Amino acid sequence: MPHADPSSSALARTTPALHQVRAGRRGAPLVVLIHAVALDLTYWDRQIGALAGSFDVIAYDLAGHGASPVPGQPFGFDDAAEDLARVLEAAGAGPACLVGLSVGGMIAQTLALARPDLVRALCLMDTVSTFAEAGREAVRGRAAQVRVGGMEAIVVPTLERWFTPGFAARRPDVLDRVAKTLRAADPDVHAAMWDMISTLDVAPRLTEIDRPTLVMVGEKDPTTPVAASEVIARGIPGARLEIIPDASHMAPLEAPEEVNRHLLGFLNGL
Ligand SMILES: O=C(O)CCC(=O)CC(=O)O
Repeated sequence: MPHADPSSSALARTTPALHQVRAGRRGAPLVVLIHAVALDLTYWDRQIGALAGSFDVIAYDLAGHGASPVPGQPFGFDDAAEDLARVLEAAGAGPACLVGLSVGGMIAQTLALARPDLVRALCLMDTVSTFAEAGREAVRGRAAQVRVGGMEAIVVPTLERWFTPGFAARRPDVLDRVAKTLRAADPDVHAAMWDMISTLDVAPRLTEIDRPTLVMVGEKDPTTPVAASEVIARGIPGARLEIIPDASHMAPLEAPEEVNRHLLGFLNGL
């Protein structure tokens, strides 16, 4: 996405009326939570609970997820960033701290580059800024897998990537909930999200992001690994990296206390 004139609406097509919840204190700094692929805003419940005492908190469903309408296709990062811009503008609370998990973090980076006027700070969790060609191929393969086999084809491998075996054994209820959400997801939307993810390449522009940034990653995340977070933390001037011990891709679900501790420390220090 190029640098945009903030008044321009030519960035992309937008999805009307994304579903959102708003909690916390109006007038306090705005924090916007952006969920991972196939999930929805309810997966931020532990973070909303931790943040609502001190912040104005919005969590929204990405287009085609949760209770938000299905977007037109093709749907790219420009579209997702424009959707987020609309959420922020409608909130009328000034620049926000964007907290994005995985694809949510990719969208947050995209918006920070396109509309820095809307962004106060970034917290990027279990995410990446680019892919090597093999990674891009794997991502395109996930889109193809869903198109052929539907959501059922990806449930087990997704759970295996997203959670450590120890957490899976301790909290089968959480995996069951995620499995139900995956099964209920729209396969066309899911495939389109992977197509979108396969195009991500903001790494060459990370140095342009001049907002306070916290990068967090599960120590055992196999898919958006620590090395990818190190690239982001090295690229964004002044960014801080926190590695969440014994957590995988879904660090905010596996280790909510640890994630919230870092998140609150970061936000309270802004
Ligand atoms: O599922 C994975 O392996 C990675 C997920 C990803 O990149 C997108 C997301 O979780 O939002």
